[in-house]
Amino acid sequence: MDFIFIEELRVEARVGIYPRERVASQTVELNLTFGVPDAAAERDDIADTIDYAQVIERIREELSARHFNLIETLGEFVVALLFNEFNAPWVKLRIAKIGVMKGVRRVGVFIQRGKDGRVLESD
Ligand SMILES: Nc1nc2c(c(=O)[nH]1)N=C([C@H](O)[C@@H](O)CO)CN2
Repeated sequence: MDFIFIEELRVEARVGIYPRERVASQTVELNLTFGVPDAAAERDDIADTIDYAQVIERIREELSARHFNLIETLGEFVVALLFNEFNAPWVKLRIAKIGVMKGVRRVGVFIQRGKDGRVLESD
């Protein structure tokens, strides 16, 4: 399996348990890695792989349209999008709020999972 990575993707999202976080969006930062078939490189054809431009567009579109109480729920939503819409076999996602708490640069969630439920180590 090959892996596509997207680093430091900034997306506007409404996420949080406080009323102000329900009405106003905030910037969240995503670091995303997902598996793609090795075969994609053989034919050099975008049709054989997952188009990362489309992934970014769909994440922005979906996150602009809903509110999540928890960063965990937002993370699970993005992972499900990769599995269900793009058929990614494996996903690693780190998603963070930036500067929401005094003395903390980033706080967030990390999810790593195979579509079949298996955890596969990467790096
Ligand atoms: N486990 C979590 N704890 C907290 C979350 C969260 O999403 N998951 N969210 C908040 C607030 O929204 C906070 O980020 C606002 O500053 C607090 N704890």
